[in-house]
Amino acid sequence: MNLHQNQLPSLKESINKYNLHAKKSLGQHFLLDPMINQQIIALAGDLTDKNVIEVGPGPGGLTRALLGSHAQKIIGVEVDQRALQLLHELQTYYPKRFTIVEHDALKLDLTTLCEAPRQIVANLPYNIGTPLLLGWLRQGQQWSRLTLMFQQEVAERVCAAPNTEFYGRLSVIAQWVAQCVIVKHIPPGAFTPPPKVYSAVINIIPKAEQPSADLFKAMEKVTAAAFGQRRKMLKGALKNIGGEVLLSGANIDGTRRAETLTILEFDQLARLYQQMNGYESNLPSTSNI
Ligand SMILES: C[S@@+](CC[C@H](N)C(=O)[O-])C[C@H]1O[C@@H](n2cnc3c(N)ncnc32)[C@H](O)[C@@H]1O
Repeated sequence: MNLHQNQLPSLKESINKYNLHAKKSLGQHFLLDPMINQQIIALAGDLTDKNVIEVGPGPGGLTRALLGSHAQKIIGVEVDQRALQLLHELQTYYPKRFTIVEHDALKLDLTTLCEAPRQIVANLPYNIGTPLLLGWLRQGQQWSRLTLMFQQEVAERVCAAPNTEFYGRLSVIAQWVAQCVIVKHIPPGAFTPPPKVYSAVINIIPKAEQPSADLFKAMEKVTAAAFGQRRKMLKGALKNIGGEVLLSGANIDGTRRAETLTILEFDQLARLYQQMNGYESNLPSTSNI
């Protein structure tokens, strides 16, 4: 800590100064408890020499915990003008390590913001958590790890096993390309204002072998068809995308339903779909996925 940092206003003082009350339209539920923010940073693993992007730093509670870690650089991406003013003030205390980017995270390729090794640590805006995650999953090993807070139901969907209530498209795609583990549950009362539901932090670590962009698209197509009509048998649900050939090629009984298929079975269907549609097959073996 340098001399200047001794004069850093407290989180509460900063929030009052910039009159930063939470806006629903921006999915804002602030996490202001320094202990919980420290615990989340600890769950992100060893940040030494890593570049960390925080999506939606807001008032900066999690950001302050990140600034106290050994991360090399911290880059905050935020859209809220009031929060941006507050963050620019915080930045004056950490001019070398902390950068603020004013941008919609959905419209920005975050990998362009810093060199690898890079991680994302974020308490995500509730309304856009899923599309943000899907975009980062497509980027595979560009990321060493994602430590993300979602509404608990979304976190459960990401990590669900076959034949369970929450197993669906997001579970298949996420667990196909990454190891996904819920590492912490956080009650509504920890947030300002409290959301209606529990939240959960997930650690997502991309696997060493990643599908090509074409295979990823094939998986999106197959899972959309299969889970689009999840009550239907697969032979019906996959009819419009050549289900009969796919199912016999993968040796899967067409009377089964999507929620019973393992990730490996979906992987086989996606590869067959990719081959049937003439994509090039420069792919890792299925055994590692
Ligand atoms: C759930 S709040 C978390 C705030 C803060 N990190 C915390 O934990 O207290 C989500 C944050 O994401 C920001 N946000 C909302 N939409 C965004 C977008 N499209 N791109 C970047 N940030 C966004 C909000 O302004 C808000 O600061």
